[in-house]
Amino acid sequence: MYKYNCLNPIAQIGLEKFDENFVKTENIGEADAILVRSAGMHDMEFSSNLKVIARAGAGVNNIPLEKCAEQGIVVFNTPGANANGVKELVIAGMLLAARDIIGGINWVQENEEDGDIAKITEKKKKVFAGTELEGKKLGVIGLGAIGVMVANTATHLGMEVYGYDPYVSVDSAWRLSGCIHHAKTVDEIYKECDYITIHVPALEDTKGMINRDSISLMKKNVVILNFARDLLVNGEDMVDALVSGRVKCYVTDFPTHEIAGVKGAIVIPHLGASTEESEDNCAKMAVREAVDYLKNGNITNSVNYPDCDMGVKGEGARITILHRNIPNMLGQFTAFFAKAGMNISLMANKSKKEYAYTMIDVEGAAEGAEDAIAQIEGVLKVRIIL
Ligand SMILES: NC(=O)c1ccc[n+]([C@@H]2O[C@H](COP(=O)([O-])OP(=O)(O)OC[C@H]3O[C@@H](n4cnc5c(N)ncnc54)[C@H](O)[C@@H]3O)[C@@H](O)[C@H]2O)c1
Ligand SMILES: O=C(O)CC[C@@H](O)C(=O)O
Repeated sequence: MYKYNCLNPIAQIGLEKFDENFVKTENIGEADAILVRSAGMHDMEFSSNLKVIARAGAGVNNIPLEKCAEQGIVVFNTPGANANGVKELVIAGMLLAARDIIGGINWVQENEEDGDIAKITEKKKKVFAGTELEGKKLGVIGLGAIGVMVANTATHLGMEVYGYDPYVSVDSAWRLSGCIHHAKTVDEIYKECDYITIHVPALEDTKGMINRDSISLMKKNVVILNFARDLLVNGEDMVDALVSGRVKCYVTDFPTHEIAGVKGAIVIPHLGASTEESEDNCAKMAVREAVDYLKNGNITNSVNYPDCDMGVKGEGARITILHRNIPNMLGQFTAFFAKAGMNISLMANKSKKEYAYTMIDVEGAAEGAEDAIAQIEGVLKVRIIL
C-alpha cells in the first residue's frame, strides 16, 4: 500500500486516478508521494520514505529540486496541462490594458443608484475609451507551452507577433505559427513591441530580467504582462516606470505589497491556472506520473531526474536505482547480479546532468539486492518493486 499527501487542494478527478493500492494520509512523514501546487517547500525536511513530489502545474520554483535529487526524491511537473487556462487570461490581460474596462465597470457600480445612469453614460464613456490590439506588435519571451499558445492566438487577433526563446524545443517550434517573427535577441523584443509578455521559468538567469535597464530600451507607453513569476520583474523598477509613465500598464498574476494599488498596475490574484479544466488536467497528469513511478518505476516529466520508461512491471522484481551520473555505476550493478546468480531480463539507464537512473528487471525476488546496491558509492536511492 502506498500513501500520498496533498499539500494543496488537488482536483478530485485526479485523485480518483489513485487505485486501491493508494491511500491518502495527513501525516507527511509517512507519505510515499506528495502532491503540491504552489505551496513553498524550501524549508521542509523530507522523510526517507518520500519517493515522489508531483507538482500539479508548470513552475517548480517552490520546490528544492537539488535537495530532492540528493535525497532520491523524483520531482515531476505537468507540462502544458494548464497552458490554455493561462493563455486565455493573458489575452484578457491585453484587452484590460488596451481599454479601461475595469475603470468603466467600477464607474457603473459607483453610479448604479443614479436614475439618469443611461443618459450620463454617453457623456462619461469617453474617459474609458482605449485602443485595439489589431495591428499592434506583441513580443513573447519564452516559447514553451504557454508562450506558443499566446503567440499563435495573438496572430488571430491581427497582432504582429515577435517571439524570443534561445532554448526553444523542437516540439514548440513545430507548434509555432509560421507568421511569428523570430527575434534573435531579447533586445529586439524590447525595442520593437507595444505589448511584451513573459513566459519563462524563474531561474537564476531570468530573475529580475525586466528591470530599469530593459525598460529603458522599450517604447514609451509599453504594456508588460507577467503571468510567469513575480521574481522575473524588479518590483521597485516597475513601480518607478509606472509612476513616471514610461510603462503604460503592468498586468501581473502575482500580487506583492509593492505593486498592489499602484496606478497602471492590473494585479490578478494568481488565477492563470485556476480554471476547472486546467486544475483537472494538472491533477490527472500529476497522479498518473506519481502512480507510474511508484508502481512501475517509470519516470515521465521529471524536472530533476531523467525520463526513463520500461513499461508495466512484469512477473519478477524490478530494481530501480537513482544515482550520480559517474563512471562505472552500471558495471557495479550488473556485477552484483552476476555474482548473485540473478538473471537480468531487461535494463534501462538514462542520465540528466549530474544524476542518472537505472531500471533492472530480474527473474525472481532479487533478495538482498536493495541493501547491497545501496552500499555502492554514488547510489542515492534503491527500490525493489515486487
Ligand atoms: N500564472 C499561472 O498560474 C501560471 C501557470 C503555469 C505556468 N506559469 C509560469 O509560467 C512559466 C512558463 O510556463 P510554460 O508552461 O510555458 O513552461 P515551459 O517550460 O513549457 O516553457 C518555458 C519556456 O521558456 C524558455 N526559456 C527559458 N529561459 C529563457 C530565457 N532566458 N529567455 C527566453 N526563453 C527562455 C524555455 O526554453 C521554454 O521554451 C512557468 O515556469 C511558470 O512559472 C504560471
Ligand atoms: O497551482 C496553481 O494554481 C498555479 C500554478 C502555476 O503557477 C504553475 O506554475 O503551473
